[in-house]
Amino acid sequence: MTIFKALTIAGSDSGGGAGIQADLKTFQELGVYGMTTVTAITAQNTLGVQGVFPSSADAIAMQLDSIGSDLAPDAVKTGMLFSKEIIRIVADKVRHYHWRNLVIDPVMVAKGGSPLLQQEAVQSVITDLLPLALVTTPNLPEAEILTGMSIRTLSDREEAAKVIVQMGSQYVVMKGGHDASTDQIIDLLYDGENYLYMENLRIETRHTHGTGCTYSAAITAELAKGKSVHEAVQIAKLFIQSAIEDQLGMGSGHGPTNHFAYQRRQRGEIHV
Ligand SMILES: Nc1ncnc2c1ncn2[C@@H]1O[C@H](COP(=O)(O)OP(=O)(O)O)[C@@H](O)[C@H]1O
Ligand SMILES: Cc1ncc(COP(=O)(O)OP(=O)(O)O)c(N)n1
Repeated sequence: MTIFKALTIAGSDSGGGAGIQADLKTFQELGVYGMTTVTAITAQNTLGVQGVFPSSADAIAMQLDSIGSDLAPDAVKTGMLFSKEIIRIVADKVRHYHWRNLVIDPVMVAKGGSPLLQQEAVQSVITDLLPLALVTTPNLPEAEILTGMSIRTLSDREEAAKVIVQMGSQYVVMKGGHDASTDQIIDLLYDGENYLYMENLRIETRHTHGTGCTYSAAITAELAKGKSVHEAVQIAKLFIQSAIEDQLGMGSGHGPTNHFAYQRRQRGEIHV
């Protein structure tokens, strides 16, 4: 039996809904062996982020070397990277170990508004990381910051996706969850030539903590198994929809999504 391996380079979320914890749960549920490089420890729960403690440059470089020298990942994703220095180390190691199937989730701000990427590091995401990316998965505010565009219409989204591909990412998945003007959520997948729109009805819930991390982790897991980007994104979409719909209802703020839900759905235990 072949077990494929995926690496997440991201921050730890003590509450377990986002970051490294969401990524590992997603990898496991999709049958992929998960590995980690912790870029920061956050003290976090459903009410917000109470503290951010970045890892040292040495700690990050050594984790990446330990993996790179022994456990070649089939796919890699990045989440919270926090600083220019961390981005530079990650980009250097991705190039050094020739890691392919790189998914960049350009995490910038947590739902409660806490910054997870320093403002001065945005340019490093563009210059150091995007040229290495197979897929980049910005939400709408992140796409606006990366491109410097104001994104209001669907044609703005197409234009912004084009700019991100010009920056070097081969594919862009622009997530539409932040468009509060409609109950229809529209994600856009752009491969440099064609646009694929994926639409679904907004699920009414406050328990959406970690949606972006979980979605990009599911894409990464499917890429690790050898799926095409289009196939990986379609499966990831089902994974995140199930995880949002089959609510756990934890905590008194924005609770985590349900990482068990996709497999429960596959087994016919729930119908979401
Ligand atoms: N309330 C919701 N109902 C259904 N799908 C959602 C909901 N919120 C987010 N999603 C989906 O979850 C994924 C992540 O979305 P988004 O909230 O835009 O990104 P992020 O979590 O990075 O801010 C996207 O596929 C989006 O369509
Ligand atoms: C450690 C850590 N990484 C990333 C995030 C952001 O996660 P995201 O999936 O964008 O979900 P929200 O936090 O916006 O709900 C995080 N909070 N913590």
